[in-house]
Amino acid sequence: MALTILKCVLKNATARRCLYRRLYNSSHGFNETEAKKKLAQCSGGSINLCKGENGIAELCINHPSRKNAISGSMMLELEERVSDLENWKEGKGLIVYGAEHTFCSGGDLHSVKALSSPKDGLMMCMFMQNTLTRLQRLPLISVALVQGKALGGGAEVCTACDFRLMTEGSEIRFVHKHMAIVPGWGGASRLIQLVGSRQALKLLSSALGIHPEYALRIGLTDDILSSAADRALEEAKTWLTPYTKGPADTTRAIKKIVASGREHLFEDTLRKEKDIFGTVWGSPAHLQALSKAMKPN
Ligand SMILES: CCCC(=O)SCCNC(=O)CCNC(=O)[C@H](O)C(C)(C)COP(=O)(O)OP(=O)(O)OC[C@H]1O[C@@H](n2cnc3c(N)ncnc32)[C@H](O)[C@@H]1OP(=O)(O)O
Repeated sequence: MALTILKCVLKNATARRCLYRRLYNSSHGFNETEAKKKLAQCSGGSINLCKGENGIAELCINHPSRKNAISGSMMLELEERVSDLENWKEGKGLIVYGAEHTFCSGGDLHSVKALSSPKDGLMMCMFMQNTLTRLQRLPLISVALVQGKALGGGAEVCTACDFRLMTEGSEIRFVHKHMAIVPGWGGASRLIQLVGSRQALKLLSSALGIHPEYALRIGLTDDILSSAADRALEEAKTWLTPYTKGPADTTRAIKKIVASGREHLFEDTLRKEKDIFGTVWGSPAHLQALSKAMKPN
């Protein structure tokens, strides 16, 4: 009995480690402590998290005086909020949005300037890829609510969510080319997965503004929201509801399978699907649903 419990604990710990493992660590020349020290020197703005009792969390990119540009200290806060969400067992959904009805103008140009050496740039790139990959792997169904503009790094952040919802008049734009750079927070790889390599090449090489109708056509947005600016967050929550309805364990297991499928080879995915299936099959929620389904009419 004790051995079975130990095996179960180890299995869950391994599954958690795989899900939340860092893409870059010291073996890739990444020193997280040094990175954090450096990023902390570029301050301004905040990343605010509000976890709802309904299992839906709201993550706000908050730096309105700079159109929600992401400073070094906000990169640190984003990592802390993602850690918090990784440990939130009741969570089912996440909405990422920008303060004052605009998503994010990208990296804070003041921070970008302070980190403009190749060494610092790579350090920031690895830090943000680690964080956004962990955000994408969260066992929560995530939505980026794009109001106003999502530019540069802001466009990259919205690709790390499972879904994107754009409000009328909003715009996603990979402006990197204008800064003579390419995406480095994982946005190019994710864009290719989302829209295919041909469209990604067009969008990155033209730095074209992507308006909601175009985004819908190429599959970059999942819907266009029509409510007034101050009602959009509510509309996004309503949009998310059908996908997060029901027990948290079930929603989380579904998201884990999809997250794993995005990243692993198909055979690995099948094995992973089997492992995750084993965590929900026979659970109290499953048995309750089963007995409900079998009740005679
Ligand atoms: C590191 C990853 C790659 C990157 O993300 S590099 C950064 C890419 N982003 C950009 O180049 C966006 C630059 N900003 C803009 O194009 C425009 O400001 C934007 C967002 C279209 C808004 O235009 P407007 O509505 O006309 O407002 P505005 O220009 O007067 O801006 C208001 C204040 O916000 C500031 N701001 C906007 N984006 C910023 C940024 N990314 N970093 C730092 N500060 C930024 C802007 O300088 C202005 O400040 P101030 O009021 O003049 O003191």
